[in-house]
Amino acid sequence: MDKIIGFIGSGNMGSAMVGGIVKADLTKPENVFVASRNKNTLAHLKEEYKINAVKDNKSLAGCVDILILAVKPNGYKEVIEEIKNDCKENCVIVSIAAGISIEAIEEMFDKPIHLIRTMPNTPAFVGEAMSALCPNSLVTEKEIEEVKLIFNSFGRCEVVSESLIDAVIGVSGSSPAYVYMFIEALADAAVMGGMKREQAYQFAAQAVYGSAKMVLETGIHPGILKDNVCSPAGTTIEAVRELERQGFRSAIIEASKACMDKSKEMTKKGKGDGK
Ligand SMILES: NC(=O)C1=CN([C@@H]2O[C@H](COP(=O)(O)OP(=O)(O)OC[C@H]3O[C@@H](n4cnc5c(N)ncnc54)[C@H](O)[C@@H]3O)[C@@H](O)[C@H]2O)C=CC1
Ligand SMILES: O=C(O)[C@@H]1CCC=N1
Repeated sequence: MDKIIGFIGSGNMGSAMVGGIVKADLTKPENVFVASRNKNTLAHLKEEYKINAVKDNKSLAGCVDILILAVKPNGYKEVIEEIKNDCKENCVIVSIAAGISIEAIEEMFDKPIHLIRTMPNTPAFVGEAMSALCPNSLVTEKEIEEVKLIFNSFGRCEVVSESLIDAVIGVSGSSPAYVYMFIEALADAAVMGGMKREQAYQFAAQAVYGSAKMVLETGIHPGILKDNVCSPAGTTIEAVRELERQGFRSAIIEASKACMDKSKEMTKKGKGDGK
């Protein structure tokens, strides 16, 4: 890809996406520009991936074709105010923020912009993100394809309606956190059973990875895959019974609902301020 890609912000998500893009060889590292308040993570990205570290947001905005805003939602207003008159003509703006609508970002720019609201997740770092893309009405098919190339370089992506974005945050944007908790808990139990901790993480994570791959590659309903593990009068059905008794599925549904509700609440406030 020959477009110049820029990031403002080099935190969890910015770093994961930059790492994902460079590791996937989507473009030459010299086509990737990053500006950030955090000079340590910025220096690390430059050192590790040979991308261009830019001193300030305004200079970065002036030289990139696709600009990814990777700052916290409550930093959007300030950053956009700073760069809105410096962006290249026909630059595509990509938001990755939770809780800020397309309309709110358009208002912050206060002029017509080509904007794609997205929701990636941190597994971008290892090329396994799941991302949703919501383009505004000015974005062309060609621009969507270009941004899809970027998001596909570090995982999978789908274009969805903005009305689905809260659901996306619950199911894939935030869910890696709950999956890590699940892995941690599985490993704790294995440690209880006498396994060394590092080995326990390996067993737990590979079990989750393999199970996810089964769902994706076989297309078989997760309930049937679960049933296939449960031998009559065996060990697994005992675990399933206990999980049901403890409200496991309900806990996940309620957690994801809390996540969606928070996203809606942030969006209503309109400025990405979660407080
Ligand atoms: N962490 C996650 O798993 C996910 C986060 N997101 C979204 O990604 C965005 C970033 O989140 P994180 O990476 O977790 O946050 P973070 O706090 O780790 O990173 C934010 C980065 O922006 C920089 N920054 C802050 N203000 C700046 C400014 N005015 N100019 C230049 N750089 C500035 C910080 O120094 C830092 O490098 C948020 O909008 C969040 O909603 C989306 C999906 C997943
Ligand atoms: O916790 C958050 O607000 C961000 C958005 C999705 C994942 N992390």
